[in-house]
Amino acid sequence: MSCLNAEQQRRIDQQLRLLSSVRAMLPRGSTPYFGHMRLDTGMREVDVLLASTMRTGPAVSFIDWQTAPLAEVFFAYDEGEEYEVEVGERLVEGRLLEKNLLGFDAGELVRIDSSVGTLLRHMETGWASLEGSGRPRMTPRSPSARRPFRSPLEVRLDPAQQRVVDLPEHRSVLLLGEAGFGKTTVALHRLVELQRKAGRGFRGAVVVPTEGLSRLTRLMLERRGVEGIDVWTYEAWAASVARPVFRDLPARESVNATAGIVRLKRHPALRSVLADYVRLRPKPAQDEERPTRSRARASRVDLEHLFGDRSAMERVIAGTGGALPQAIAAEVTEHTRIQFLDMTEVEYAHVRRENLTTVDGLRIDAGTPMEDADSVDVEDYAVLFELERLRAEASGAKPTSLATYDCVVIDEAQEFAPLELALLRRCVRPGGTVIIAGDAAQQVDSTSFFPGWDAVVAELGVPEAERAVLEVNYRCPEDVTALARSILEPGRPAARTESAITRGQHESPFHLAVRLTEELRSLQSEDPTASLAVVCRSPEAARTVERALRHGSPVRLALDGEFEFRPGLTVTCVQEVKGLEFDYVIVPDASASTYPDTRESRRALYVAVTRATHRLGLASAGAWSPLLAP
Ligand SMILES: Nc1ncnc2c1ncn2[C@@H]1O[C@H](COP(=O)(O)OP(=O)(O)OP(=O)(O)O)[C@@H](O)[C@H]1O
Repeated sequence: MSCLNAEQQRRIDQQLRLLSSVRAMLPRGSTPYFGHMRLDTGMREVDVLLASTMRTGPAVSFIDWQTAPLAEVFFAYDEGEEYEVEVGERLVEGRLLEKNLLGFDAGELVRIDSSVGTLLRHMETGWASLEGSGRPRMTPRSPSARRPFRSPLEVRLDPAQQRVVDLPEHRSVLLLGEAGFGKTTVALHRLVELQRKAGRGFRGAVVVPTEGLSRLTRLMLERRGVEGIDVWTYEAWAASVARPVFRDLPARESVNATAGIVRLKRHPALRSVLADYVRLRPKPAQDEERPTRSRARASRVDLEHLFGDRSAMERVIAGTGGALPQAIAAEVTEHTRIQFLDMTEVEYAHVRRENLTTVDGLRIDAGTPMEDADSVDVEDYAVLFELERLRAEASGAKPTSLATYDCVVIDEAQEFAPLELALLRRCVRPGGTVIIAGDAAQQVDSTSFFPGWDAVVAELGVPEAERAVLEVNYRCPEDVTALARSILEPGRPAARTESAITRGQHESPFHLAVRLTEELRSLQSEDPTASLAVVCRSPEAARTVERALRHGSPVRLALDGEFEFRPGLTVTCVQEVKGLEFDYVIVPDASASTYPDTRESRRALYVAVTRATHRLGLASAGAWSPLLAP
């Protein structure tokens, strides 16, 4: 701590004067506002306080830092710079004279961070200046560690990895190991090697649960010049095989199925209800008004009979042993009812066309409960194929052949439901093989139920698959791996020194957003070829963080797999980043409320932190998550 210079003293006096002038306007609270800007608007100088609500006083305005366009000035400009901000239709210009990030304790000003340093008020000794900011910052990686993106197909495998690639061609393989231990890498090397050995006519595929990982896999294969291997998300693959078989399916997939509905349709307890249903209805159900000429052993109308039957749904729920609440039965039947209604445009087809157009050009049902009229759920594809298989079996016939591939890699296999695995099994040609890669600790899809690896290989029809557990960490710095393990296993200590990890606890979400913006800007200027990801717990949190950060630097939001795998900053969420990696990873919501001590939280935080190849930043605007206790 050191003495104050004249400018520092002026800032303190100014802030105290401002505080006393607005005190009467403030609600009682420990943090009345978070920041201050003095702006030269061209006509006069004004003080603007950044708070969580808007309020205007005679000499000063309070703006909501999350919604007010003017808040951008605080994030995006330095003192002395001319600013330009769009406010509605207008362009507002001026000069940022001063900005101060403020800290309060029980309503009293105790900290000012600004271009003239960090000023702290000590209750006994008064104000003093702190050397540095007193906050740890992420250090950029060294220039020698900066390498452009490399496809895992370009790395040289270690002997244990190579042994898996060299297993006899007819063996299926189950590849296990912690995050970043090379499961995807080995799976792809083996697939490419099998393709090379088999020569022309070989058909291979990779099936993954997320769009982001499918894009990355495609990129990795392209980088190596590998051709002739299909890369699918499970959903796209299932639709591609279902539509030619079940001709009566509507073109649209639903958008409003709740997590409960999806969980029920993916739950193993559905199986016995499907078997009962087929016993009662050995022939596919028909729409009496619009009979189809489809020869498939299951029809869309089966879905209506099955999922529209409240007592059948209650039986599924009873079979889940308490995993699903009773209320889901009504949700499923109501959702099914809507799916079998006509879209408003079809129902009112007799009305003049122009009367059925909306101002915004969207469908009439968009955003209403009717939005899912005439739609199918992605989960229905596996259900239909299971009905079809059961009926074929009951009549001594063979189910429709889907066998296309000589080898299929199923990556992040812990995320697939048993019925989906059983369907995937059908795409493997007789004599073909499966390469399964997964890590049960990374199971983060809350709508799925991981049945254990024995059940996975059984569903895929390869109980004899060779198990290989990879044991060398290639992705994360050692202290990140130690932290990741301690997150999964309560009581296990993290590393004693954390050179690749930075922890920052902040007074408020505003302070966090400001410091994160500063940190990301300086990292991007010091290490411009790096990939940076801010990984939030939920898509909603990612949207909020992206809104705050985009004031300060260019940022991409990736919530539907739209990763670009190039340098720059991406804001995303845990569900999206399975299988991906970034040079710098920041978890901005590592708080007790976001990551409480539950199994789901442990797995989600484990996935988030293990995406980092060089540096990990943990930030919280409240109490730390108990999973991160030092
Ligand atoms: N033998 C190796 N030499 C150098 N780098 C390797 C080697 N094996 C894997 N890697 C690298 O390690 C990183 C992690 O590999 P990979 O993505 O295959 O791990 P994973 O086990 O599938 O991870 P996750 O569980 O997160 O999906 C990648 O950058 C990959 O290129």
